[in-house]
Amino acid sequence: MSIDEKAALPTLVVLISGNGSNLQAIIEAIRAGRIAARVAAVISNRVDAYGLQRAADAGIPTETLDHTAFASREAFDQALQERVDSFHPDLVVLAGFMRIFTPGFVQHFAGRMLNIHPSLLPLYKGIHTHRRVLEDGGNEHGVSVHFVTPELDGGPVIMQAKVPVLPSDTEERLAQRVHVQEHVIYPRVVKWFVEGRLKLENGQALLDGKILHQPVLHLGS
Ligand SMILES: Nc1nc2c(c(=O)[nH]1)N[C@@H](CN(C=O)c1ccc(C(=O)N[C@@H](CCC(=O)O)C(=O)O)cc1)CN2
Ligand SMILES: NCC(=O)N[C@@H]1O[C@H](COP(=O)([O-])[O-])[C@@H](O)[C@H]1O
Repeated sequence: MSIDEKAALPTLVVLISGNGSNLQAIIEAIRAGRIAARVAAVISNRVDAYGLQRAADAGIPTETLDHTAFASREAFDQALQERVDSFHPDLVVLAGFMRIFTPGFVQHFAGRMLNIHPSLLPLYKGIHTHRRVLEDGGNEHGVSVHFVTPELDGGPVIMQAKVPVLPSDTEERLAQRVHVQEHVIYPRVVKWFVEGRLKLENGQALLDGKILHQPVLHLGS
């Protein structure tokens, strides 16, 4: 692909805070030709995020914006918004980004910001979802991909995948089982968006012009 052809592709900016396995899944889906897009930058709020190394290994520009260096959540969000805007993204992909955004940031990227959340929303919004499911003795868990709205983890859910909770599960084993499903469904939803099939309209997710009254449920391994 020529430089001009690559530059004409839909542009993603990926925000991370940690390991970056979902970032890696998207990088590999692009490399395999399953997603016709380019990752213009990976931005982390944590300097020790291994996802930064994954991006660098893939030749993707990286930036770090330490939220603790800002006097307020609003100030951090404004600085992050300016950095993200500098890459002119068609889509902002949250891939384990662990900061709650202020309404102004969310509104600025309304309809072009996705998040992956490790639960079957609306169950278990927030953090430590695997631990909470285990503490509750749940027998089913999973992952949701949704549009980001001001309400934390409250945006329209696009796709979900379920996993069983086993009696022998630890937080780590359950998280690993969820990760496997994450790495399948997130690239698929990103692909839908960059192909123009997925939109947010009037607070609802539309796929191929039809309102998703229920999330698409991914079945299979
Ligand atoms: N306004 C919104 N902001 C964010 C959303 C959203 O839907 N609306 N999704 C989250 C992602 N997320 C879960 O999927 C999430 C991220 C962070 C937190 C949280 O409690 N963060 C704390 C710090 C926690 C930590 O540093 O470990 C905080 O920001 O004070 C909950 C859920 C991204 N943002
Ligand atoms: N509330 C947001 C949240 O908890 N997101 C979760 O963070 C992990 C990031 O893993 P990764 O860094 O390996 O992609 C993923 O499991 C993702 O669902």
